[in-house]
Amino acid sequence: MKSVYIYDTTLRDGTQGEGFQLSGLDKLRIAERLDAFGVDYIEGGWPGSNPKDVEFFREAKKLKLKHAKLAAFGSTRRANVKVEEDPQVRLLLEAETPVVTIFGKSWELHVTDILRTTVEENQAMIRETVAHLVKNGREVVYDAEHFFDGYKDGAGHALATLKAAAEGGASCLVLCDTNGGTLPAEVEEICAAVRRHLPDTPMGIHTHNDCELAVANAISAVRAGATQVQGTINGYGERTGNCNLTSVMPILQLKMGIEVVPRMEELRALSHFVDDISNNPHFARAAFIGRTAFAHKGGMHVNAVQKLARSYEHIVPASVGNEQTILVSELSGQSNILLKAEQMGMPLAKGAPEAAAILTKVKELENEGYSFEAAGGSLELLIRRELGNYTKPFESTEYHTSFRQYRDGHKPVCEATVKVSVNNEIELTVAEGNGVVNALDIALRKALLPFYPEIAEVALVDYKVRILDGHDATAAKTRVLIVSAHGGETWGTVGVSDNIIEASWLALVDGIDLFLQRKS
Ligand SMILES: CC(=O)SCCNC(=O)CCNC(=O)[C@H](O)C(C)(C)COP(=O)(O)OP(=O)(O)OC[C@H]1O[C@@H](n2cnc3c(N)ncnc32)[C@H](O)[C@@H]1OP(=O)(O)O
Ligand SMILES: CC(=O)C(=O)O
Repeated sequence: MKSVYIYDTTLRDGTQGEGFQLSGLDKLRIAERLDAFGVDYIEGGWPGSNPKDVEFFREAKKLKLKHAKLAAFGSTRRANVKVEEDPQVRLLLEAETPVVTIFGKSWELHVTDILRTTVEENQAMIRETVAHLVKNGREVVYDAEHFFDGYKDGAGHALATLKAAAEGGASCLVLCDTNGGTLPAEVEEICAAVRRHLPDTPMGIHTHNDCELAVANAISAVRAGATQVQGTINGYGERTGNCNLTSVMPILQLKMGIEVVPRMEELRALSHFVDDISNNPHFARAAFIGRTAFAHKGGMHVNAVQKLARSYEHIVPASVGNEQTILVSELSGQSNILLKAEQMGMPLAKGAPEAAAILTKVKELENEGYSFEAAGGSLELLIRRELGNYTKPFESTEYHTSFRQYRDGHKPVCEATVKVSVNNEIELTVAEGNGVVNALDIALRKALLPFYPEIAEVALVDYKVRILDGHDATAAKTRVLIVSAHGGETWGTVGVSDNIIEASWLALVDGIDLFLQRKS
């Protein structure tokens, strides 16, 4: 028997978050993935809410979940309606899930001002709905909405609602910090009081992140005896989101020694899967699984982690499926450069003059506005040049761009002319594109294609522009970051100039140049 169960509500509370939408098929795919990862409960949605959720539960019956139990979510019966006759409750049973989770009102304010009924009727709604679902063979999880606010406003009333759920036969009483305003010490104290009051029914926790404390609050509840933790992958959810399972699970398992899932090393992949399916960008600075969670930038740190990784890493990155990365920037020391050169297959001895020269160049260029953190391709070119491991594949002699806007409904035209020289052979090409940079990109490839047919497969996949502030009346500069791709490989290059087109050109040329260096 586990001491803490993980209850995932990504498919229900997660979808209450702005910008997080899932199709029925998306939900089925995420449910399968969560099951394979090893969570204990998957809350699939609210069958009474919309046709998509009804359809989801119909299709979910075909899922062959190996471990997780599927839960349908809904509310207690309406006031003054017989539970057998409440259409929402009927739909919860028709979902035919082994688990049904219902939420009820713990805060008297909500009983009188939102439900507009009496405290006695509210308790009857809770007790009767739980009992009806239990009678129909369901494991019933009871979510005590606004429990902490309700408890602080009137502990007697809040506890009486929990007692009603326990009397109805709920398998777990989940205390919800619905508005996300409770602090960890309060959570621990109130959870401990609930354990003393109702020691025979397991307690769970459901927290929201309005004070950036959802994970801390869940941990406090576990310390006070909670045995079920509810949350969502990547913290998606209503307003600022829910308790982030990608943080709370490794904290429980790796820090507190509470085994919650069998394959924690798949956590990062799960997090990316959910982002990708919902078409959301990955949060780079996410704890444990973010791209920067083990990215070392400061020269001192890089020096130390090469000697002993745990000197600046709180866990082994691979234990959550992440990895250490070393960034090169103006804050680097020689250790950063040595490591990069080694990763590129050009190892350098500590103290080598080339390492010092590369470092100086990086610092000078960053002072001019370059940034190599996301431009590993341009950094590689710089290192190759300094180490004499570079052959110029082409000379870009000149380029010209133009943009024509018509007022008669004709689509605007962006045009670029590019002249390059390869082995003293001149190639002049012209191309049109969706924008000036697109036209330049097409014209450059067209010019180089006769000499390097392999560049036909290189694609420009991302283009970012940042205006860098000018100092003391100097002109503002533009930094352009480009990401190129070939096969499964991607690389970033950077260009900086007073002129956005020139900055783009520099980054474009570096992108193709690096590809050809690596091929040669
Ligand atoms: C804390 C939480 O996150 S709970 C989950 C919240 N999630 C959602 O609301 C998403 C899904 N919701 C929906 O699709 C819709 O709101 C539905 C289908 C459930 C209900 O839609 P409608 O019947 O049109 O009602 P509407 O949403 O306007 O209002 C909610 C009603 O439920 C009542 N209600 C709220 N909580 C409860 C409860 N625990 N038990 C019984 N009734 C409740 C409210 O009093 C209100 O009824 P009233 O206006 O007659 O007083
Ligand atoms: C039940 C729920 O989602 C909440 O109280 O936040």
